[in-house]
Amino acid sequence: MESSSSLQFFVALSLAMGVAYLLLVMVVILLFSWWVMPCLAHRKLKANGFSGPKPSFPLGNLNDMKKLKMTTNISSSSSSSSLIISNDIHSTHFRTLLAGKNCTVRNVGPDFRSILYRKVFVYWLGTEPFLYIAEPEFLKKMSAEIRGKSWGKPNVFKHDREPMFGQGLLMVEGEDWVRHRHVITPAFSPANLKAMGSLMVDSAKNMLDRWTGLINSGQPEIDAEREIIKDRRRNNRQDKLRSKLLKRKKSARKIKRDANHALQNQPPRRVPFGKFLNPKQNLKAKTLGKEVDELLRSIITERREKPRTGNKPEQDLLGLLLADNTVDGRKKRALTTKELVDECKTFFFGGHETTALALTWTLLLLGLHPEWQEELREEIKHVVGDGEIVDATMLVGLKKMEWVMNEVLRLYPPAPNVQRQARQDIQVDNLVIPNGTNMWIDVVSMHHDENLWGKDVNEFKPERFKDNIHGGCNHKMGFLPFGFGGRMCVGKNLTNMEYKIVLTLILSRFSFSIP
Ligand code: HEM
Repeated sequence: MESSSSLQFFVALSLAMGVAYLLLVMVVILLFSWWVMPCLAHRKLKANGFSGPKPSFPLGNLNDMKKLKMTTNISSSSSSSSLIISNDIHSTHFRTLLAGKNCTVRNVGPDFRSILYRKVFVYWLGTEPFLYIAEPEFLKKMSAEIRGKSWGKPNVFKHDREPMFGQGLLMVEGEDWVRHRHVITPAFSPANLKAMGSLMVDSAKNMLDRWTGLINSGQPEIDAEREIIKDRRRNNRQDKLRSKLLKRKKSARKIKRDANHALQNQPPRRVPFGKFLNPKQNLKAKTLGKEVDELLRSIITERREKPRTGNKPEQDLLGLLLADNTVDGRKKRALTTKELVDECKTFFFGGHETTALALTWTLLLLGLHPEWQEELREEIKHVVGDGEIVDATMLVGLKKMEWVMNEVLRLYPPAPNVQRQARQDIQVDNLVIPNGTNMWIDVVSMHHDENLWGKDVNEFKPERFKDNIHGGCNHKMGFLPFGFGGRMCVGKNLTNMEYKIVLTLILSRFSFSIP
């Protein structure tokens, strides 16, 4: 009797000790990843001359940034239209975060003494320090020696972005990035893009037919953002041959819409237990990510199995990727089905939304500037004729449209920042960005910097791109709508073509203003 109760005691004691040990290990791990590691990273940055606003645990500078956003919202609600027309979308963010702050800077070369802490500084997203960069010369020197494959993407974002981009080109690093980029780049060659032109024209015409229908039925106002970004459904149900495909496209759009919402509204993981703050949203993001994977996998498998007509691949992106994936019957640097799924997701989330946003902002700005609508209509008449695009090569002649696109991408860059993580120590003059440093390159700030663009920086002036591909910016790296270096956007030419096709068709059929 006595020996069985002492046995029970020992079992309970060892269980309790086991649990206590596990808890202790967990606490040590958490302390290490939320406190010790970030503090070490911060100390290294400080030792190398970088500093910034004081963070608090566990939110870092998130609270300061939230307060700034609230101030922005209040001022926008009191005079919303003037805020939009001013195009000054940067004035309240980081500039205010640093207003009136002073600091002593050590180890700084003469080049960067004046900009450190104003345009290059450390701030904290939760428990993660980031080096904020809004200075093109610093960026140029920092990236001069780094090749595309040697750049990292912040580990801290990888988990959040997995459902959207998987291990697609945007996220992948090292030799894998080289392999992906080699397979993908040819799909975006001018010859292949040209073949995609008719698909784009058909798709845009379907959308515009719907707009015509809406206007003819007495609805003169169209929510352009909704139409272009969220709800581009084609209304051709009579076409029985296409109805099966359409059904699937509809479900793809629905999944995409829901997924965008769920994935972009995930709770922040940069604060301790952030991922547990909204478990429902987390689960939804995961489920939708899986749904998108399955949908794409089924499309890829079907395409792989479908015999090609006349040995020619289908002329859309996936067709081209599948074709480039096999060379002379042998698989050369082939992407696996999982990798293809991830690439399709990357195009799906990274490619569509960005181009659609650029078009939406363009409609807003052209609505505010009818004189530019007229300029572009004249150019279209001259270059394309009645607006019926029969050959995508015609689009090269639409120079003014290109100025407008660049000016829109400058004022409202759809990719407002670019993130990096150093995978080696990076020397910038006599400063060192330590290996492992997260970097946040603020594209919006550089695009709205009066020192780089002049006093009229916030005005819509497409003519600034007339004789200058950098729009007269003082520095070549001050205009970065498509990123920089080896990791520059692979879809740049596709966007250029799609933008011109859609805008040409819109301007040929409609004139518009802001209600
Ligand atoms: C207005 C339209 C677009 C904008 C503003 C834009 C912007 C960007 C930016 C800034 C980057 C660099 C990201 C970084 O360095 O971390 C990038 C990369 C990328 N973009 Fe785009 N993009 C656009 C359209 C597209 C389209 C249409 C596609 C494909 C269908 C696409 C696919 C990609 C991919 C795959 C990468 C990763 C490239 C690499 O890391 O090698 N983008 N884009």
